[in-house]
Amino acid sequence: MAVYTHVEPDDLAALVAKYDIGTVVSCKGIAEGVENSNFLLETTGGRFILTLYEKRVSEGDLPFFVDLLNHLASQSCPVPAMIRDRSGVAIQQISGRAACVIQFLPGISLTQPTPAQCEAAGAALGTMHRALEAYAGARANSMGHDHWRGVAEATGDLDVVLPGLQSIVDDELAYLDTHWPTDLPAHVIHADLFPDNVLMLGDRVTGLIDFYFAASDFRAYDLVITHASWAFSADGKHCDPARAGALMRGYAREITLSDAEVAALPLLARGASLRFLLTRAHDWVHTPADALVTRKDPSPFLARLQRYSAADAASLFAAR
Ligand SMILES: Nc1ncnc2c1ncn2[C@@H]1O[C@H](COP(=O)(O)OP(=O)(O)O)[C@@H](O)[C@H]1O
Ligand SMILES: N[C@@H](CCOP(=O)(O)O)C(=O)O
Repeated sequence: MAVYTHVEPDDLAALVAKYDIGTVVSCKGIAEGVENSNFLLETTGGRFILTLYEKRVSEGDLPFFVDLLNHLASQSCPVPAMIRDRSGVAIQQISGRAACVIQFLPGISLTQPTPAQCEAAGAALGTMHRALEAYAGARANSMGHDHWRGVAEATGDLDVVLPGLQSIVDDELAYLDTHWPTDLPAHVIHADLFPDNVLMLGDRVTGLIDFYFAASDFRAYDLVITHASWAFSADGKHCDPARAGALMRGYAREITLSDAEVAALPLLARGASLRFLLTRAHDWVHTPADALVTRKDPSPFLARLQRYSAADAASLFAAR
């Protein structure tokens, strides 16, 4: 469960009183998620998400996220609105944290998506990318390629997490430093479109959520993050050709990748695997013992890194 910070009932009542959403009926911590503290807030006016922003979300970035979600909603992307209070303020303070009241969207996040659901997710990603091509906002990617070495160093001895991991990461960082592309099509991307950040009803995408890693980066990097998180077995050892092919087919309905992007996909996917391997390893070591959060296992992203490094990795990105 991701609840790092607790909310006192009086503070919550005072916060809700700023809005035209009625009065508090209940407020329960949400089991999913790892980054922020999330609560399902029921009021006499309906159901909302209350998010308190924790370590990896800087308060200074919140206006960017509010603007980004407004932009995507205006382009008919299924994203939740950050609700404004009676004074027009969306970013609040509670329990010593910046916080937002967010529109609740219907749908369920999947753990075992089918090929049809992967196709829908790929198409939703492509639609979102089209909506972002001309978006004027920008944010440096604080979890981008330039920052991975820093995450590795902040973790400490990686061999404590998985035996042998330190030298694998050192070699991979050196390889990616030499080969990382510089001139692929870029705009603001989601950068964390895992299945738990997509709400679906059947084969229909009803919500794209959790934009707190959204930043300016290569659109093909966003695609490989989605590929890595939707198309593999839970242990990360097997890429399912049906799911991967469907995801790529859905995306290709909306976006035609350049030859340079297609050629870069395996390398970008190695980077994406390393990024999540490192942040999971960091959290494995540094998550406070009293946090109500389930730490995520780093090892499935080491397995993905190895799969994407194989000589035939380009075949994993064929649209089928
Ligand atoms: N707008 C929303 N509508 C419905 N459920 C949501 C919404 N935002 C978050 N949730 C629920 O809360 C969970 C955690 O939210 P998320 O933003 O992914 O947290 P974190 O940033 O901590 O990873 C999601 O998996 C989903 O179940
Ligand atoms: N998706 C990342 C961690 C970020 O968690 P999220 O719940 O905000 O998506 C991972 O799985 O490592």
